Amino acid sequence: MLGMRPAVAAPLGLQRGLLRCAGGSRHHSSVALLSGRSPRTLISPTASSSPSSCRRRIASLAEIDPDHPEPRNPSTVSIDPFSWEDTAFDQARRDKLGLRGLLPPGHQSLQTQIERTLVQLRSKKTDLGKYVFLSALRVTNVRLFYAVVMQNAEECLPLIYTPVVGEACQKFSKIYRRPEGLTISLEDKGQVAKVIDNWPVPTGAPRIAVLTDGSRILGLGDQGWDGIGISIGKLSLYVAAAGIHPRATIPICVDLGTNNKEKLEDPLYLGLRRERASDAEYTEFLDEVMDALNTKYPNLIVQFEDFSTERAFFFLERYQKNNRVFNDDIQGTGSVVLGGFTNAARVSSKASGRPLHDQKILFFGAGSAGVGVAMQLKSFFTRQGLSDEEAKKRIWLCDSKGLVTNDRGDKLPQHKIHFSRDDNEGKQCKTLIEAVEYIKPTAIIGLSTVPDTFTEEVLQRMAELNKRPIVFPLSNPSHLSECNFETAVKATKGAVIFASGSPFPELDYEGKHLIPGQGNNLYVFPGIGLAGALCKAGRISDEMITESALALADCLNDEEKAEGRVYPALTRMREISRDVAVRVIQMAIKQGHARDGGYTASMDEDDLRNWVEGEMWKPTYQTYVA
Ligand SMILES: NC(=O)C1=CN([C@@H]2O[C@H](COP(=O)(O)OP(=O)(O)OC[C@H]3O[C@@H](n4cnc5c(N)ncnc54)[C@H](OP(=O)(O)O)[C@@H]3O)[C@@H](O)[C@H]2O)C=CC1
Ligand SMILES: CC(=O)C(=O)O
Ligand SMILES: [Mg+2]
Repeated sequence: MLGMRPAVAAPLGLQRGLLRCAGGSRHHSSVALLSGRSPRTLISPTASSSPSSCRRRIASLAEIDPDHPEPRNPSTVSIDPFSWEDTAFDQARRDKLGLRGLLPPGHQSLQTQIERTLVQLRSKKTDLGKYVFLSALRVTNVRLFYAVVMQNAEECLPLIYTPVVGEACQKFSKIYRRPEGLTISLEDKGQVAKVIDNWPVPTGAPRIAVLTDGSRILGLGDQGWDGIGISIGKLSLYVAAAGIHPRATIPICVDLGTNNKEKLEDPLYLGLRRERASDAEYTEFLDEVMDALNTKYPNLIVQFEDFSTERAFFFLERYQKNNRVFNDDIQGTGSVVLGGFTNAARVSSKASGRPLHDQKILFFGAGSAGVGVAMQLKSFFTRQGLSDEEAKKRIWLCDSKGLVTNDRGDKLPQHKIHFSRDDNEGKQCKTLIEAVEYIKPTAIIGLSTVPDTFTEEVLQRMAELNKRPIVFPLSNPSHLSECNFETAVKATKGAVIFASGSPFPELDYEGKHLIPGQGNNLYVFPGIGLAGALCKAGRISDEMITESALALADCLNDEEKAEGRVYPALTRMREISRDVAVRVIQMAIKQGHARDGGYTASMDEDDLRNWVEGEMWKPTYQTYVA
């Protein structure tokens, strides 16, 4: 199994929140470290909150010999949340753990616990309330949390990931309950290695980190330290979708300040209270972070997430060749859109009777995601036999100033130059509808963060131009989507081939049941990371990323095709991540990037698939190890 077996009472509170603990001096170091207080002055969260009773509690705890176990009661039982089974512990294990009498007499299965959890979850009135509830479960009973999420993916993914994680990041300091993840702040400069040493999981164990600087969280802009919620959310998907052991994950926020004035003025804000560092400071600091991570965890895969545009490109290029990194927004999004577009193009081409390569794609948004996707989609055309130059000409970019052209009169940033047009014959399209009229695209892809810009007019025109127009409004979260599913269906009279970044509800339209796609990198990053971790990839190459897209496209089964889907059902997320991982490992072996690929190289695809599946962690009980 990837990672390691969970141990009871390992000092893991820091990672997944065991902060209520009693007994066992091993706990004290992490608790004291976090609270900044002597462990002997810890107050049970359930102790009466009246000042005098608090004082009594402190006084009595302060008298306890640190080498003696502290008093136990049901709310301060010290069990690692990775191993906690709660009412499912049978009597023998209750006795072994000293839990007799501390749990209700009823023994209940994991399944019954899941049902109770769903009742509690559904009783919460707001999505943010549900997010907070699920977060609390994740840090107290890891296995139950993942069992709930995996069995109820369609209900839970939007709560722990987009769209709700967006609101959670905006309010992260306000909803803060206890520390989770690793923060490396500019104040740690020069001693980053020491900070990483504090991560309470042994060297070699962590396999995947998601690292953000919080500077562009979804389409919500600079969230500073509060952006750590996105690292936590993405890693929850690594566990749920790809079976990475929860203890093998590290959510990281590098805090280099924020330019979000509201946060800086908010007394509850928990990040550094300073403006973002300069480019030079950033680079020096990130170099130190990457060095320290590599030294401590030589097999760690680092996924960069939600960096602002220029820095996203800069740091990917800086570390890509010599580190095990990939950028989810540039490369993961590129892959997921290539996968979905490949299936969408087959449908649209069948309807139009035109060859598969006869697609023209208009991007609305030319940032890290837009250009990352455009790079991947170019490979769609070269695979159809077009030259690199011909493939490039199938793609147009629009940004906030209009169509990206060489004669527009502004200095283009580096990442836009490749796709900037020189064949526009002086035509400058300042609006999307003008661009649609001029280009007559078969597909429009929104990665602009600007909601409702795929207007009825744009959508109707797309339907006039194409029997089956491809419309992918991919900005997150939902309220920033360039259009919603219902608008797209009605404006195109049901002809649209649709995928959005965040989920929209299914729809009945003129006697047909229509299912929107979710074109979100969640379909691929778990499989890419799993592959990298399993074969101990020395690097994550562009070809490995492209292979993940092709594997995703191939995951779509006949039933899903018949339902009109371009992405497979998320209820199959484990299967999808497994199949993506298999293909990425095969590519890593082929390219010589798999450092542990010797044994897998001799396996045929079925063996490899079985092996990958066997390596996936599953949230079941009865795994308690004394
Ligand atoms: N579905 C998915 O899996 C993913 C979705 N996303 C989403 O994509 C969005 C963009 O992310 P990212 O590329 O990283 O962000 P960036 O900030 O890098 O890019 C945003 C782009 O949108 C352009 N833009 C802004 N306003 C307008 C406008 N009025 N008209 C046209 N273009 C405009 C910007 O133009 P200019 O360059 O001129 O400033 C820029 O090119 C986010 O909402 C994010 O959540 C991102 C990754 C994955
Ligand atoms: C999905 C994602 O990575 C984003 O919206 O940034
Ligand atoms: Mg992202």
